[in-house]
Order: sequence, then C-alpha cells, then structure tokens
Amino acid sequence: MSYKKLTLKDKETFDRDGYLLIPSFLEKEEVDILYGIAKEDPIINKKSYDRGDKEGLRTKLTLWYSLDDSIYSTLARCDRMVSGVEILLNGEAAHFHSKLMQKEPKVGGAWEWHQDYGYWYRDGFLFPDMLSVLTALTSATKENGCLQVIKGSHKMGRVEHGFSGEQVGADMERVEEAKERLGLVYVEMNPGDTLFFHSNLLHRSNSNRSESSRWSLISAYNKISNKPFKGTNTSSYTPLERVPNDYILKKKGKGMSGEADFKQK
Ligand SMILES: O=C(O)CCC(=O)C(=O)O
Ligand SMILES: [Fe+2]
Repeated sequence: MSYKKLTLKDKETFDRDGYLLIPSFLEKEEVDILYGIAKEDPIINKKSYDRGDKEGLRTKLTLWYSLDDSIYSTLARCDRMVSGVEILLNGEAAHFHSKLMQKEPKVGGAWEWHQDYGYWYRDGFLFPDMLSVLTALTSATKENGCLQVIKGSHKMGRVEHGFSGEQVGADMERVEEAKERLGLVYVEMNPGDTLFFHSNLLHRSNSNRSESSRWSLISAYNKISNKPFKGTNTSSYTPLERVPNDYILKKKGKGMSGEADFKQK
C-alpha cells in the first residue's frame, strides 16, 4: 500500500490559500474502520456535548486533549499525518486536541464564521503556528453543511472575535469584505478526504437540513516551540509518538476510553 505524502508543492498551496485538500488521504477501508468504530462508540456518545447556532439548531461534538491508544489517536499519530503537519508547520508538531464532529440529519446546527486562532489566542498561544486537520468520515456536501472557507484569509492575521449566540464568531464587517475580495469556497469532501487548514483561515459551515449525517474527525496541531503561557493541558507542547501508517488497517486502537481528558460539557 502506498500512502499519500505531502510535498513541498503542497506547502506552497497551503501557504497561498490557507488550506490544502488531499483527496483519499485515507483509504476506503480505513474510513470504514474509523467510522464503524465511531458510530458504535458509547464513550463518544456519552461525552458529547452540543453548541447552539443562531437559529437554535444544535451541533454535537466530543473533544479530548491528550492522545491515547484509541483508533482516533492512531490516525492523529500516523506517519503520513504527522509528517504532513510538520511540513506545513515547518517544525516539530504536538497534538493540541482532537474532536469528533457529528452533524446529524435535519437537526445539525451551523458554525459561525471564525478563525480557530480566534479561540486559541484566548488559550494563551502567542503565535498562530497551529493548524487543523479535518478528515471526512461521511460525504460532506453543500446540502449537509460542508465547510466553507475564504481563500487566502489566513493572511489577514487575527480578526476580532465576539460572542455569536453560544459560539464565538469573527467580526462580520471584515468577513463580508473578505468574502467579496477573496471569494468563498465550499469544501465538498468524500469520505477519506482530508483538509489541512491554517489557524487564521476564516471558515464556517451551514446547518444540516438534509437526510444524511456529516461526521468528521478534526485534529488540531501546534508547533512544539509555541508553548501556551496559560492553561493546564500539556499535550500542545508534548512530543508526539508516531505510529506506522498501516496501524489503522491493522485496527490498532478501539473506541474512546472513559479515562481520556475530555473537554467538560
Ligand atoms: O466542521 C465544521 O462544521 C466546523 C467546525 C469548526 O470549524 C470548529 O470546530 O472549529
Ligand atoms: Fe473551526
């Protein structure tokens, strides 16, 4: 099996656009394993919480900080993932947190415009030397609320964020102007496609009024030198232990352990 590997050309695309879409970063059998475990995972279900959008629709997620020996951590640690992230961060990477996003049919809520660094700035990270990696476990389409991004908006630097309902959202005056000048892209994805995006890229997603769920795994990474000056979680500056690429197919790792350091509801 030859697994996908990010190149310096990919880094040029990421630096220019603020995001990089890699089709079939995971093989079909790998997605089947991950999604199969996630759907039946009682701990994921128990530890999930939701966030309301402006219309009151709710989107469900489960978030944890430290990597462990679950199958989700196997993905976050696997060689192609970590080497890809390290090319894009231009340095050694640590794992900040991972989450399983569960946007359910008919009821899954929207995410307002934001930059991830808009949140993480408040967590005490000095530099935006951070990125998110979103892997689609199901198809993500316009209809079921796929991610939308403003191409190149990571070059704007950090935009002011305030509260928007139960979520934190970016200053809409700037978002509207950026949309106009830079253009909005709907990132439709097939299961197993992976999107790498810069922590200052403006993004959002619509609610899911369709019949199909949109599930994805997002892992956030930090450059190890960018240790936050506050907070208690150590994972964002702790060296990563990598695992070989074939560990997902070998089913190394099961569902979540109840002992993981979940974000409290
Ligand atoms: O995947 C989505 O719909 C957006 C989620 C997101 O941007 C986030 O959790 O920071
Ligand atoms: Fe985000």
